[in-house]
Amino acid sequence: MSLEATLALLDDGVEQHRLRPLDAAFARFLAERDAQVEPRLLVMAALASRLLGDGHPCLDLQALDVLGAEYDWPTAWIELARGTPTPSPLLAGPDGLPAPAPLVLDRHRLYLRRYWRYECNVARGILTRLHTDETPVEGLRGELQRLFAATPDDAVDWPRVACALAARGAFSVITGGPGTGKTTTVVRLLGLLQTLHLREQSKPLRIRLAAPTGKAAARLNTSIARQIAQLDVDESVRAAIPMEVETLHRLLGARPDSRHYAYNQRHPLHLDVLVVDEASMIDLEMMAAVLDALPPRARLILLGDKDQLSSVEAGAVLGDLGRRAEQAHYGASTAAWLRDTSGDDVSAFVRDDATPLDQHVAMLRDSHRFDAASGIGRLAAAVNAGDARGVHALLASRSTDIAWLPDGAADTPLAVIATEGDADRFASAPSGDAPRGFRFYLDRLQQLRPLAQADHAIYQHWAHQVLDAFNHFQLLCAVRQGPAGTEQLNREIAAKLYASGLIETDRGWYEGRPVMMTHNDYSLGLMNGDVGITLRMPATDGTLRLYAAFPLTRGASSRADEASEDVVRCVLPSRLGEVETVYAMTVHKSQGSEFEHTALVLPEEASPILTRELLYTGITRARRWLSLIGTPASLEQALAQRTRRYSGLAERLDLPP
Ligand SMILES: Nc1ncnc2c1ncn2[C@@H]1O[C@H](COP(=O)(O)OP(=O)(O)OP(=O)(O)O)[C@@H](O)[C@H]1O
Repeated sequence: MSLEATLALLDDGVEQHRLRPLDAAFARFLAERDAQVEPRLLVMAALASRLLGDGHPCLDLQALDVLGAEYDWPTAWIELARGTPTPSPLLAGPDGLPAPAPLVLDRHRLYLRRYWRYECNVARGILTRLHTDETPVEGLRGELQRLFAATPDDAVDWPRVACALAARGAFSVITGGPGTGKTTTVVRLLGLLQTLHLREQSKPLRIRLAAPTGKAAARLNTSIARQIAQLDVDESVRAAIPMEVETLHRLLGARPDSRHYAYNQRHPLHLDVLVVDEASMIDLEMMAAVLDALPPRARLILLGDKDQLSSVEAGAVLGDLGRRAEQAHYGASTAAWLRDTSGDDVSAFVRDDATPLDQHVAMLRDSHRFDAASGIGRLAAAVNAGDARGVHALLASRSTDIAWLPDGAADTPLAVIATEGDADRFASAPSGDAPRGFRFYLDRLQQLRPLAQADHAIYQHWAHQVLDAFNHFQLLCAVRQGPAGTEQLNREIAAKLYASGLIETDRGWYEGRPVMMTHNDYSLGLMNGDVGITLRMPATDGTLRLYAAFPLTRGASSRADEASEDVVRCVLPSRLGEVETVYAMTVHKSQGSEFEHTALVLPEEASPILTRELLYTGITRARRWLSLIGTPASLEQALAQRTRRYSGLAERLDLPP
């Protein structure tokens, strides 16, 4: 097939919405660079570009048929893309040569060069740390005994195992579902590392804490502060554990309109230990930047839930790293070391095919947030296991923390849930405490409103209280479009709140309007996904004006016009640019947040977005009450459909296929 015919075929693909205009344009760009290029390579490149749009860092040529079926690619494309491409100046080999070639074929994976480089750098950064000398840490055993209560001989205390393994190596992954004690464990670990270090050295370890988003950083900030206060260590040690959690962007010194960071290999971060929470949200590019900026001897500790949705951008780093966490795959020597050091018997988790990475991964298994009776906890576990029968049994039984509305979004009293919380649908708990809807924060907004002449600090406090109250409830959707999508539900809910007299209008900017940033604005210090509430606050001349009030994260950038005790950042709507109303948000955007009451709405029509990971992530955003709005068919679909990201990272880290 001629080049022109191939490009025309790809253009057809754009018209049929199988490719994005960008994908066909990329193929055309390649054809312009090399008139001799094989049609095969052009098709492969367009497909790799298309997959990148869905978060796959590469096109796995061994998976062409599976991908073709999944994406409904024409047979002609698959046939054209089959086989090994012949050498071309546009195509580098696994050594990356020739250097400027925009495509790289590494084993059976075709990459756009940038993503190949990220993947190689991430693998190299991790492998180097896996093979850093694991010096036996003096005193580790004694500290573990002091920090963790004794357990029966054959019991495994997973937080203790995680702590021991993370203290031993320069790289570790601590994964676990919601409330399994990741934060508690890492605070103990930091106490332990700092205690041991201060015994030998006069200067404490330089520890930094970070999270991918402002919301996740703020949440960790709160829980870290609580945990440090409870930690049983010397005051000097306690004082040497940081309480401030930064966003990764801020930690790395992000620059506006640039992919480059102030901290990198040439200007590494000044730290000895870096802890990153909500690591499931870190994409390949960000992970490469983190590893690039880490000094060679610094420890990296990743915390997160491997079963959550992967990052929106390319890669599934935590998913790849934690792929074997369930079975642990410890080697005999790790098991012997643990028995000796932490006293834990992990012999049931020893496997012959143990890899170096496996020895650095620990999974926490017991949720302290959800007890054995908790419907949400059991539902999350059943969803994770793909246990459809268990899911239906749980949903069919009346529960204090789950309400199921099986009729789907179309004819459910969604507006009632959103406004009032719909407590009657839950079996009442002994405490009498009940789920609430949006009326809660809108009532608080009015009831707690300061007097017009009140000073700045009182307005700040009020805005903070309203934001807190807003966080009680969130409506989550799998999709943006359609009757169960965020766009329509946001309109419907605003109309309902207006009809109920809770907001003054449902158009434009109005008091009470919750908004979400849809881009990073470095000058405002606001990041994509940050949520604020529109409030009447005093301007510098004392008049009340509408501002969007965003919670201030310690560790986010501060501005000259803000007092150091400010807890809220107020921005004039005219300065904000693009934002979305956010009564309803997508599950993707809700990662890193939790709400007392979450209502999760599933679409009735089949969607590739509706997966098990999405359902699990949505359910686990609920701390105490979950309203699940979805038909049995949509639940079945979500349970049966897995997200899979094609990537070469696991293989580069020597994990078996
Ligand atoms: N071993 C334990 N025994 C009893 N309670 C615990 C234990 N570990 C943690 N907790 C409690 O369980 C709750 C959740 O712990 P933590 O915040 O450490 O979990 P997490 O995995 O970080 O949660 P999240 O899903 O919110 O990130 C906290 O209230 C904590 O005090």
